[in-house]
Amino acid sequence: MARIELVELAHAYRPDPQKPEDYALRPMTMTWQDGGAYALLGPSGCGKTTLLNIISGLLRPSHGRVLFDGRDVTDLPTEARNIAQVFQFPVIYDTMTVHDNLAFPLRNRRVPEPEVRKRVAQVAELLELTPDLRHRASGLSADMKQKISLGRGLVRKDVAAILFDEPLTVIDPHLKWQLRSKLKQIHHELKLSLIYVTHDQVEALTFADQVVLMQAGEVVQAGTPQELFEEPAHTFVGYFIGSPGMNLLPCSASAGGVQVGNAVVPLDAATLERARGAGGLTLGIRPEFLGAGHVDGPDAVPAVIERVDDLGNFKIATATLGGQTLKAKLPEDAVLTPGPGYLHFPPTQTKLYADSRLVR
Ligand SMILES: Nc1ncnc2c1ncn2[C@@H]1O[C@H](COP(=O)(O)OP(=O)(O)OP(=O)(O)O)[C@@H](O)[C@H]1O
Repeated sequence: MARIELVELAHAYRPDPQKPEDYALRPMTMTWQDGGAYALLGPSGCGKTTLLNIISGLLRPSHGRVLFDGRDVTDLPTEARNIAQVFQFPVIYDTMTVHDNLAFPLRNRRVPEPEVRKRVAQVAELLELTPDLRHRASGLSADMKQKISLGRGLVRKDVAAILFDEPLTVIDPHLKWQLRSKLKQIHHELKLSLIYVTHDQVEALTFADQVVLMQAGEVVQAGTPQELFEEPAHTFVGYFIGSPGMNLLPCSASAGGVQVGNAVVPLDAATLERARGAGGLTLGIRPEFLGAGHVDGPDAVPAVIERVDDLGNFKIATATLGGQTLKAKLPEDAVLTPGPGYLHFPPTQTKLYADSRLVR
């Protein structure tokens, strides 16, 4: 496995890029640590596949370098990079048995047969494929075939990294959860470097130790799932991660806080000082951290509770403050009725953004 570095990397599909929007990938410098389980997350068209193809060598970047363990591989083709890849749809040989499909990447590299048998048995066990090893792949379901594809990706020990491009798309929803947890377990047991592309935040957050969130060709934040949830570095992270996403309210600086319409939300003096003179201010608070009730307090702002929806094990309150709508996620036993009330903004979880970036 290898440490992968991207140095001033950028890519434009068009030959004469002029503006930032002409780039499918805007300039980025970042390191993917050896042995890490990464999810590359973002909406359709944000550049995930472009980045993955540059790492695998299917695409040559128009700017910058790609290093594996310090070695420049920018000009090397995929075959010379020692990368395993698992795609959306199964890539297996129907006429071979499950065992021989799993053994193929090893036999192809002339790994001694006793080692092949050992490794295939290990990977088959981890993926619960052992009872099917002798079966021909042709008769198996799409789920099983994709499991074999995953196994073929995982079987080699000598790869720099394993790249997954939305590998669970064809998998039955019931099995998805199980396979994601399996992949996480396999990552810990085999100490592999994994990069997993997905547009599904649940998939990313349950699989990865580190999530790399992209938007419009840029990495907006890379961090643990907890960091992305608790400390969104960009309003897009707040919006994209979480359900419902972060409450984001245009605001302006005011004495002791920020002004949202005719209301003032208290904010600490140090944050306000750091934002002094900055434009495009936005107040951000996750529904999970926003309190709603009928009791005043130092972090409370008068608001109107518009409605309360009981969603079984939690409630969602919809409120208006200074002409804007906010959502608060409350415990199932919260007592709240529509009408005048208060919204509570706990200081450590109330964030301020200037031009979409977190004011730290
Ligand atoms: N071969 C190509 N030629 C020109 N433009 C391309 C090419 N491939 C991708 N693009 C453009 O580059 C941008 C990034 O595309 P990319 O496929 O990397 O995004 P993605 O995040 O992987 O999206 P998806 O999840 O839909 O696959 C998009 O605007 C896309 O239209």
